[in-house]
Amino acid sequence: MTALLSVAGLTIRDGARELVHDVSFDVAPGARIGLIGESGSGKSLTALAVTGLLPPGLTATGSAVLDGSARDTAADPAARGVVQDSVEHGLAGDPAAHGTAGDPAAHGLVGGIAARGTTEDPAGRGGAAVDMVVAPERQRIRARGGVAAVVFQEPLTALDPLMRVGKQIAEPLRRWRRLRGAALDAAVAAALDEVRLPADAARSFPHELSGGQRQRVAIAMALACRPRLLIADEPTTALDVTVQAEILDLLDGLVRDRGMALLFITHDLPVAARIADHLLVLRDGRVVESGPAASVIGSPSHEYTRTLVAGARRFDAALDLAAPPAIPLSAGEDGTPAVGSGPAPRSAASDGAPAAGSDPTPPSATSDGTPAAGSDPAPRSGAGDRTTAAGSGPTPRSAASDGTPAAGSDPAPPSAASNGTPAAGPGRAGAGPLTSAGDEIRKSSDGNAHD
Ligand SMILES: Nc1ncnc2c1ncn2[C@@H]1O[C@H](COP(=O)(O)OP(=O)(O)OP(=O)(O)O)[C@@H](O)[C@H]1O
Repeated sequence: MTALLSVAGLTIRDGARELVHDVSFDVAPGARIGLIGESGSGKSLTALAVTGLLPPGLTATGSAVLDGSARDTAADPAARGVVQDSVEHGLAGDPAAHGTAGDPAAHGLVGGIAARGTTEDPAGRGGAAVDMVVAPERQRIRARGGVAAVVFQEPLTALDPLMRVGKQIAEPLRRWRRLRGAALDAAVAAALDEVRLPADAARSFPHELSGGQRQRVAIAMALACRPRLLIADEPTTALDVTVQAEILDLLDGLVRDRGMALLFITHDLPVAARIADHLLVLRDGRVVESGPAASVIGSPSHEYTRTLVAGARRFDAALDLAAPPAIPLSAGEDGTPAVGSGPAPRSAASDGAPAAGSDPTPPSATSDGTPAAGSDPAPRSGAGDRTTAAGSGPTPRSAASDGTPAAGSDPAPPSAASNGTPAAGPGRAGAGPLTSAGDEIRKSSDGNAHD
C-alpha cells in the first residue's frame, strides 16, 4: 500500500547545528502514528518540515513525500483539480508567515490549519506526490490543502479575531468546494455540528469562544479541506484536562469516521497511547524507538522510553494512593440511592460544546452577532532506521532482552482506584476509554511484561 506520507532521512539544521537527525517513517492511509518526545526533541520541526512550513533560516535534507495519488476523486475536490492555494489571512495558521515558527517559546507556534484559500489546479495535478522538502512552494501548498492538514496547539492565532468563525469556516468550503448560498450555510452548520458546536456558534467571534471551542473551530477548518492525513501538533496541550479529553475524543471519532490517517504529536505518553496505534519516540532530534504502541509501552527497549513509561505509571500509582475510600453502591437505609449508583446525567461538554444528543447550547454571541451580555472574552495568550507505520505492515521490534519488566516499574497495581473506578491521570487527557496500548501502561504496572 502506498504511504500517504513517506519520510526518509529527514535532517533539519540551523546552520551547522543539527536539530533533527535522519528521521524516517511512513504513514499509511488510515494509520495512526504518535510522535512522542520531550520538549525540544524535534517533534514540531518534523511536523513543519513534512508540511513544508519550516521557518526561514532552517534547512532540511532528506525527503518527506506526501502522496495524494490514491485519493477518492468522487469525494475529494482536490483530486478533481480544485486545490488549496495560499494562506489568505495574515493570521492564517502558517507559522512561517508569522515569524513565530520554530520559536520554542511559541511552542505550538500558531494554531489552526496550515493553509487556507483555494485555487484551481489547471493541470489537475492535485493528486500527485510531492516531496515537501524540495518541491517548489506552489506544489507544497497544493499538497497541504489536498493531502494533509495541520492543527496546532494554540487555535486563537489561527483565527482572524475580527471575523466571525462561521465566515472563517466558510472560506475553505466556498473556495475549495465551491459552495455558495444556502449550500454553503448548510455546510458550515454541518462542519460545526461535526465538531459538536451549535450552528449559531457561526456568529461568534473567536474571543467569544472558550479555548476548547476555538480548537473545535480550528479542527472544523482543517477538516473542511477533506484531508487524508491530519497532523495534530499538541492539539490539546493548551487546554484544561477535561477539555483535553473531549477534544481527544472528538479527534478520535473524526479520524475514525473519515478514515483519515493521523500523525499525532505529543509529549504525553498516555495521550499518545490513547490515540495512536504506532509510536515513534524522538529524543534530541533522533528516533530512538518505534513500533506498535502496545509493544513500545509494554516492553520498551530504549532507556528513554522506559523512563517515559515509568513516569506514566507513577502518575497512576500516585492517584491510587490519593483515591478516596470505596463508597458502597447499595441504596441507603432510607431508600435513597447511594452515590454513584445512578446513571450520570448528560451534561454539556466542559468547554461549552453540547453533549451528544442534547440541544445545541447557544454560544456567547446573541443572534445578531453582538457579544452576549456577560460574555467573557476568554483571556488567552496567545533512528535513522526506517519505520513502517501501523497499517502498512508489522514492524518487528525487540522486547526487553530478558523479558523482565521495565526498570522503574511500580509494584502497586494502578489499573483502578481502590473503589474500582478507573484511574485517571492528572494533567493529562488519558482518562477514559484507552486503546489497548493505553491499557498496557496500566496492566504492565503489575510487574508483568507485555508484548
Ligand atoms: N527557528 C528555529 N531556529 C533555531 N532553532 C530552533 C528553531 N525552532 C526550533 N529550534 C530548536 O530545535 C529543537 C527542536 O525544536 P522543536 O520545536 O521541534 O521541539 P519539540 O519537540 O516540538 O518541543 P516542544 O514540545 O517544546 O514544542 C529545539 O532545540 C529548538 O530550540
